[in-house]
Amino acid sequence: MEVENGQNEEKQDPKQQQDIADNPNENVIRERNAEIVSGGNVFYNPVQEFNRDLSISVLNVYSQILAQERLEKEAKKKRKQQSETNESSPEIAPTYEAGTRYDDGLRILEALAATGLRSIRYAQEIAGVREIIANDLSRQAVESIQTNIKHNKVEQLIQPSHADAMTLMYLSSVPEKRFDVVDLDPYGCPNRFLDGAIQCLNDGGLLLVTATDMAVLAGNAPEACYVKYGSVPLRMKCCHEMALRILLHCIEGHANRHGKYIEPLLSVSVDFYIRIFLRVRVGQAQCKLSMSKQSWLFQCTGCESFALQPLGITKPNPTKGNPQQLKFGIPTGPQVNSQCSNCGHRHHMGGPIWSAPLHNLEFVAKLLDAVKQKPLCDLTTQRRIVGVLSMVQEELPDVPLYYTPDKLCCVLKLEIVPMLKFRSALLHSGYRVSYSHASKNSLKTDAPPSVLWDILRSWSKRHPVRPERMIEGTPLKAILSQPCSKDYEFDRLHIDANPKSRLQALSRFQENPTPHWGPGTKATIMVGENKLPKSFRNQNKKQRRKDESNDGIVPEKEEEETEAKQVKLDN
Ligand SMILES: C[S@@+](CC[C@H](N)C(=O)[O-])C[C@H]1O[C@@H](n2cnc3c(N)ncnc32)[C@H](O)[C@@H]1O
Ligand SMILES: [Zn+2]
Repeated sequence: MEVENGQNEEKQDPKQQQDIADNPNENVIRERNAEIVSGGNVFYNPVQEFNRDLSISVLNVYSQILAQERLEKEAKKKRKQQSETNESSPEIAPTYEAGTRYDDGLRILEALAATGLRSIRYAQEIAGVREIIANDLSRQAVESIQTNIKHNKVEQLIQPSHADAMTLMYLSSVPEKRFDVVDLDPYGCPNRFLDGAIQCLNDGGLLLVTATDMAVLAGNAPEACYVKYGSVPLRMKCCHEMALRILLHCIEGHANRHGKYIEPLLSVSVDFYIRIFLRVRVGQAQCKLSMSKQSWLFQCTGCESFALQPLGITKPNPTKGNPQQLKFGIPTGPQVNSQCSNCGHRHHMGGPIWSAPLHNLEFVAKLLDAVKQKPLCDLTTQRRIVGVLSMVQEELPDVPLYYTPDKLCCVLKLEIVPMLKFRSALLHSGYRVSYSHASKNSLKTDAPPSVLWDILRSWSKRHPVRPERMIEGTPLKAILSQPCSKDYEFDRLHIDANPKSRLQALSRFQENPTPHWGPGTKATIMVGENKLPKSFRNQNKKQRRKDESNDGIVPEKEEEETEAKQVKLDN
């Protein structure tokens, strides 16, 4: 491992330096106060500004929480040492300023830093930082990081590092070298970095992970997903939420191997990627609960109804010494019959997936509050952050995955039930509903699939299916041949049918912002509003391939990325 100190200007391509000097406004990427002047062929994706803005918001809130927790721990320790009579006053966490170094601040590792833009923005915009290590395996990237650190005058906070991320993280797993925060933002799949990241985090440390290999996570290649993430995905309309749950399952497995467990703070599916923010904690006892946080997934091959079956269950088993004591067991199953009770078809089985909550709602509330105030309210993508977090807050926390009315109606060849009517029918019948932030058309509900089909049978009375569609052996025939139990109320709008985020028309979903929008092929050559010339574009592509092959990494296939966009657009 080589952690380089100081600047290394000589290694910068002299022609590039000349270009920048001749034309200071050319090839400069600006994001908030950060300026990237590297001029190198290093990865930059402007579409990820939302990702960086959201991460900065999360890290600011996390920094406050950690400071408060440390203070309380100290105070508790002191109180123990002091006599009862000598009560100490309650302590308030210090106020930090962004851009200043604090000895008790966060130690952050950006393991795959490319131009260093993210680290520079972290240095400029996160209050309470001790040190940021901006690491990359590509020499060219590190040279670019060094130039950009100097240009942005953040040398006091960022240390460039030229190393393989895995080696760096393993060497940082000794207590005195551990980090409070590790950010993994790789091309494609993050799996190879997870084990090292888990080991080099302090107890309660924050892990930020991006995955862009959505085609694999969304079920296009189950065999590849199993190899990478240890989980079998199914092709479902809720593929984006399933992707989050597969990645969480994978990270929890890595954590458990080291006597640790995860606590997801926020898990979002955005554009063409997913991003997860979670705390990693130490605790053998808590690890025993992991089995009951994962589930197998059954999906009917006919009507696509799904059911989850937890790998484990817990029951209270209070003892004298521990009233909270639990007993662990294995549930009986399977949750579904060999043939679907709705349409008679057989099932696919997938998973395991993470079936515990995706977010910590207390944290999300703090975050939402913070992004509405200075300085975070000035972030370029603040409106979208508020929109996404508001939807996240409204999601049913205990209902994994979702249906979409268009798919359900498509199975029965019915006119699509408008969302508000569908939601009203469910709510009037006593079920809970919500959207998922991951899809505009999502219908998350605690109603069993049999009720959803019953609602559609009721709907089919007013919008009958053409008789020639009633073909023997189809899910349509099987479902519509059953009697409808009651008339559902579609037309009386339920007061909760239209959630706040929708009523307030918050910016919840992004339209394609650029012509070549995606995980980092053509979009990477956008500089500000302008596209770079073709020569730069080709050079950039070649360099990416070279960097990836130099790193001994099997490059994510271009097709996978294109498919990922397709998956997003299809939904
Ligand atoms: C998607 S880019 C990172 C983008 C950056 N985080 C940002 O926000 O702009 C991925 C980077 O990972 C680097 N990389 C790939 N494999 C690596 C490894 N094993 N160790 C360190 N860096 C690696 C590549 O050189 C590339 O610069
Ligand atoms: Zn079925």
